[in-house]
Amino acid sequence: MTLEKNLEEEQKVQKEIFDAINNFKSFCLNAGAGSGKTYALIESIKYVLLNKQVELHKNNQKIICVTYTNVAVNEIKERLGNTEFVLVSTIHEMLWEQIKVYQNSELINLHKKELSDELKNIQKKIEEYKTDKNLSIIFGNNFESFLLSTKGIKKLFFQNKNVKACEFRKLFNNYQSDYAYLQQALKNVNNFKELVKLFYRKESHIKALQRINKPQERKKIKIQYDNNFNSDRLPLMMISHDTLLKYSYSLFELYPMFRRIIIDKYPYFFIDEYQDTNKNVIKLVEILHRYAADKKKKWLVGYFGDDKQNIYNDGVGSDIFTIHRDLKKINKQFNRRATNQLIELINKIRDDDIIQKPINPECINGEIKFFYSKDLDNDNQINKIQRFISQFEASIPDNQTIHCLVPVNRLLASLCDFKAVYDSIWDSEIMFWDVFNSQFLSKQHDKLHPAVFFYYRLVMLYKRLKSDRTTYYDILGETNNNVTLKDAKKTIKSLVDSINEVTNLDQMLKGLSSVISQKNIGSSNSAIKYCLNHSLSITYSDIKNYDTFYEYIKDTIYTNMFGDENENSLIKEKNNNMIQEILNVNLTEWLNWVSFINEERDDNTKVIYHTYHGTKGEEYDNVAIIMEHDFGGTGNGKNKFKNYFSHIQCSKEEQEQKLQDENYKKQLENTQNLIYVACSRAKKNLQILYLDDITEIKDGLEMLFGEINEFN
Ligand SMILES: Nc1ncnc2c1ncn2[C@@H]1O[C@H](COP(=O)(O)OP(=O)(O)OP(=O)(O)O)[C@@H](O)[C@H]1O
Repeated sequence: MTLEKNLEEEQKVQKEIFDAINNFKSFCLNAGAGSGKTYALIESIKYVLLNKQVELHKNNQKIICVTYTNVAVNEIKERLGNTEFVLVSTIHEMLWEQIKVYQNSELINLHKKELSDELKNIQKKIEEYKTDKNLSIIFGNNFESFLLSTKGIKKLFFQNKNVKACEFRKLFNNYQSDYAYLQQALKNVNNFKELVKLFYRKESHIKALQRINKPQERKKIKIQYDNNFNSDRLPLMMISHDTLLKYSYSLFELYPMFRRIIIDKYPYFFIDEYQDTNKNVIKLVEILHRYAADKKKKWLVGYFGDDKQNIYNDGVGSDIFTIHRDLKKINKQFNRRATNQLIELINKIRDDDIIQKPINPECINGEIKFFYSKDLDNDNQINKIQRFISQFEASIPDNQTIHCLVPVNRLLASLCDFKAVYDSIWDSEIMFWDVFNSQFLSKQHDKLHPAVFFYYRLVMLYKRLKSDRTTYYDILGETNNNVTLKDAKKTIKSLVDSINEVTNLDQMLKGLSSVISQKNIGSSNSAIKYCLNHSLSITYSDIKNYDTFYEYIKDTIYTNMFGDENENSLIKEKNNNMIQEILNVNLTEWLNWVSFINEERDDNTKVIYHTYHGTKGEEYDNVAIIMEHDFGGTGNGKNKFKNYFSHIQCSKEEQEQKLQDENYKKQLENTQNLIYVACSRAKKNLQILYLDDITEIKDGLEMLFGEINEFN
């Protein structure tokens, strides 16, 4: 096959897509890495713009293009150029744009149901305490007086939520003479606190529901989607990412009007990287498709992706074809990205009926090298990785960069100089290994653990306050002219001054706390209020229950990290010590971590480190991959790579037998996809360093990588 012939063949696939577009036939382009799916997506949009723009204009319609990250959104916008006929957006933003205007009935009704469901959960938990040997006394005759006393101590309660049991009991001294039963109820302080918290939560949910039920109040309510906060705050009428998907799905399912509006307004609906799209979204799109077919409307959805690149647990992967049937399947068989050697390798890894061919058969100047080293000492590993990278560097031109994929977060943290941040978060045990790389290291904020995201925002606030390139908007957000320039300037100056000398987050919070006191926040339009809201999603009224901003923040952090669960005082103390350790980490390390998340790097960086997941959709000339038996350390990460290479060296019969186990199969596919994504990022040179004893998996490794060499 010659390049010309291949280009012709490739054109035929693009034509197949154009034909589907012309006939409003929904399709799914499922093709291998580097086959040009994103390219085909852009071509498809350009095609519609070229041929259907007049019609779109006439009908006041647009094309929708949904992608996975904001980075991808910007890239596609850039590649498309300026056009008013395409809405490029992440799925969350797109859905929110569509549903947010339906505040008054549809959205608020769903929210009401969500609040009621949550209220039932809370009530159920309260009921469970009715049989508790100490707390049962509260229910019955004492109930009213108990509720009264909890209301009276709300502020004190939150201030003292984490103090030792004996201190906590003292809060009730004023009440105990009147209410003798409290002595009994306070025998187990932790259970008592848990119950009181449930009452507070119940109260806030009831109040929120009452507001919704009062017509006058209801008019003023606005449900908000806060993409800066990774968990719901229902009583505050705020929802987060997953609830947004849930609400959207319900709205589309319940109300034909939503389906009709989308279908009429956006006759072309394109989704990139479909494999990692949440199942609820695919279900929602399927409803649209069915509705359009029933009503004989001209509408289509085009999915672009690769089921073998599904690397997130909530992504639909190959299940798309069972959720969304009646899609025309289209394949692109040529690889546009990589050299022949690399294409051969990635074909072997994916091991399915998609066997890519190089678009240019003469593109053979690539190189794959595989090294192993069985030394397990951690420091040695860092040293070895650095030597391996230097050796790789020596083999490529001076002006080129190496992109190094690191599977172990601990190593990555050392290589990028934020090991202390990593260690302190790791020690707090707030997340498991298998989610650590997304919840601690993801560039997508919505994937970060809520507590980690809160730290991120604190550090970003520090960074912004310290930078002379920061604008007032960066710190205060949209103030609708409620803050005078003079006030903004004065406030920001005092905030900046308060953190001038600080070296860790603890000092920073204390500094800010000295400025953010009640007397400074008297007027309703105070700049500080805007700053708190914009930079940290904090509503000032929430702070009022606390003596200082510092105490409030520590409590927020505690809840974000360890939840409201009932814990004994020893655990509480341990948790508080963990938080203190995190707050004591030097800000330089925090800033390195933030730079990693934000992908900030200077132009002459020679080596850029990534997590495997973080390279999705990217391509680089030179890729270094660090591997070891584990991906992470415990749970599903344990022996993840070793199991995979052991599997592929087994006989076909043995493989089939092992794959009968659903969990084994799921894990194996996930590993296969991860290795596929990693290796397919390379355009020219790929070097792998395996940092473990490979004796037992040598055959599997050789099957994929050919010659393997010891690194020394
Ligand atoms: N028809 C084409 N003409 C010229 N360049 C192309 C064409 N198709 C793809 N490319 C180039 O090939 C490379 C791979 O394309 P693209 O990133 O679209 O692949 P992909 O299938 O989306 O990859 P992945 O699955 O890894 O995300 C890119 O550099 C792209 O610009």
